[in-house]
Amino acid sequence: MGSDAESLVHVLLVSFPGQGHVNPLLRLGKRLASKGLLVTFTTPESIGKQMRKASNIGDEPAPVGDGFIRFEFFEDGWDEDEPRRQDLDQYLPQLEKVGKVLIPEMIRRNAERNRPISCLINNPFIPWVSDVAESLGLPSAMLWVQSCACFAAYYHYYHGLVPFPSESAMEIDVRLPCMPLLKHDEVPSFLYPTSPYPFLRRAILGQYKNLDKPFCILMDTFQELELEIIEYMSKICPIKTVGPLFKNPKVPNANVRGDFMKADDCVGWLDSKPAGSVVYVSFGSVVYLKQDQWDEIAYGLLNSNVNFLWVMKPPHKDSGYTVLTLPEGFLEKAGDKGKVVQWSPQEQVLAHPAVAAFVTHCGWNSSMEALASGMPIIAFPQWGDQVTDAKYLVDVFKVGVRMCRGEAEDKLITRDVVEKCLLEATVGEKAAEMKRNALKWKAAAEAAVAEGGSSDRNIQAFVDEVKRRSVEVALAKGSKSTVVEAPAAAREGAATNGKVELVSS
Ligand SMILES: O=c1c(-c2ccc(O)cc2)coc2cc(O[C@@H]3O[C@H](CO)[C@@H](O)[C@H](O)[C@H]3O)cc(O)c12
Ligand SMILES: O=c1ccn([C@@H]2O[C@H](COP(=O)(O)OP(=O)(O)O)[C@@H](O)[C@H]2O)c(=O)[nH]1
Repeated sequence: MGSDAESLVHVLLVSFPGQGHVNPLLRLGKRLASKGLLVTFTTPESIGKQMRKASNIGDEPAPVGDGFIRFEFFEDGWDEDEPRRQDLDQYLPQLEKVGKVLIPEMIRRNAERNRPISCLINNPFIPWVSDVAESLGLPSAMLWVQSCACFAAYYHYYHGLVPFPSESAMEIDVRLPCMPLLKHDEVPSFLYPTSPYPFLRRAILGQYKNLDKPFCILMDTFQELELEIIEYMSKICPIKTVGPLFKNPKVPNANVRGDFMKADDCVGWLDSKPAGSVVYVSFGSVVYLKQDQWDEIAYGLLNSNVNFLWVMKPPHKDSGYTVLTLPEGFLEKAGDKGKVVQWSPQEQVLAHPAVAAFVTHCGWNSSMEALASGMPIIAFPQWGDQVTDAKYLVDVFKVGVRMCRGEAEDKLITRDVVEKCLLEATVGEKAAEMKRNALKWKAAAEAAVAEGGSSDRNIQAFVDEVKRRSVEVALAKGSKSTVVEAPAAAREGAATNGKVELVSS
């Protein structure tokens, strides 16, 4: 590694191996690197292998702005085709067991190679990363990858601060401070007593046990988007909003990507379509619909006569989902009006002028990407935070129409409803109003990440704090020699190039 990278303050990002977790943490990594840090990104090798195959991740640190980003993966201790990986109740304890050994080893190895790590950052589902940091005397931070509203909902549930739906009172509405009233089915659905995913409830709430350990909770949202709840929760937790992370004004660095699958080429096809004529349909990386629902969406698309780009990702072989099929003759009937792909370059698709609206499951990444791209949405939430995100997108941010209320409703959304929603979001006054609102959020998002904007200031403050703490860490460890950038005040008086060499005996 070049000596340039070695002289930088080094942070280690540890990600849970899910697409919706890797994307925001990697984007944060790029942002931190662009501000002059050396960033190492790690996640289990099973996903590392897919990432290397899908994107061009090299062995050398990639320069990003003033810093660098590099990758190191770790073995999760299971065979390549171990089916237990699909069961989080088994996989999360396994990750914790091996991670608590391998992450400290990775940290030691890096110190030996003259790039000591000064801070660990994790995302939800792997809260033990802050225990590792604590045991090594290192500071840690956490990147929350959902909305602040959901963070607040889980927080109030975990601490029993307000009543939530329970077996004895299933259909109660939930009133949380600084938030609109949430109907029972607008609360993050893992919290329903009847949720079929209790393991995801345990996974997400696991972070709250350890919430006092990270010195900072970074969030992929922005102040102006969730103003009141961010202000409220900031009084309780050390929150810093840094989103939308995928908008990096200074360093696009498109070649460092974390896709698990290579995106199919669809931009050429979009280029051939008139402006505002295509509906983009994608349910993210983990949601799978039932075959009868898939058929209704297919006919809704055909009947509405819109152009469409539809993502149909193959399910994981051990997931228990059967491969969805399209109705007979569907592709022929659609002709050049429709394109079906396995995985899309979503950021590019949402930024494309041909795209008019986005049928989405309302995962938080997709929601933020849509908002920041000025893209109206058609909400098709299924579970978890998606149902809460849909409520906000439709009723609070006013950029979307609602196509369903979530999986718990157990209702087939018919082709007529699909068609009606597609048209509502693409033609007429309602569509125009949603587009105007979406463009307002796009501008607000751009302002938040632009130099001096709320998220940019928070990122800068975080980087400064990491640098400050790295000096303390180096002193406490009595390390050989650590070069750090001096805080601005010290820099002014120092006749150096902004670097101070700390040598402790
Ligand atoms: O990858 C997973 C796995 C998983 C299981 C086995 C395994 O070996 C590896 C991974 C399980 O649940 C998930 C749930 C998720 O919810 C998604 O999480 C996002 C970020 O929290 C939200 O924004 C979205 O709305 C929500 O759909 C996202 C995910 O990426 C996953
Ligand atoms: O065809 C696709 C579908 C999704 N994504 C990306 O995958 C992530 C999905 O995250 P989200 O929180 O929306 O949903 P999850 O997959 O976690 O349910 C987002 O960053 C999308 O841009 C993509 O690049 N191509």
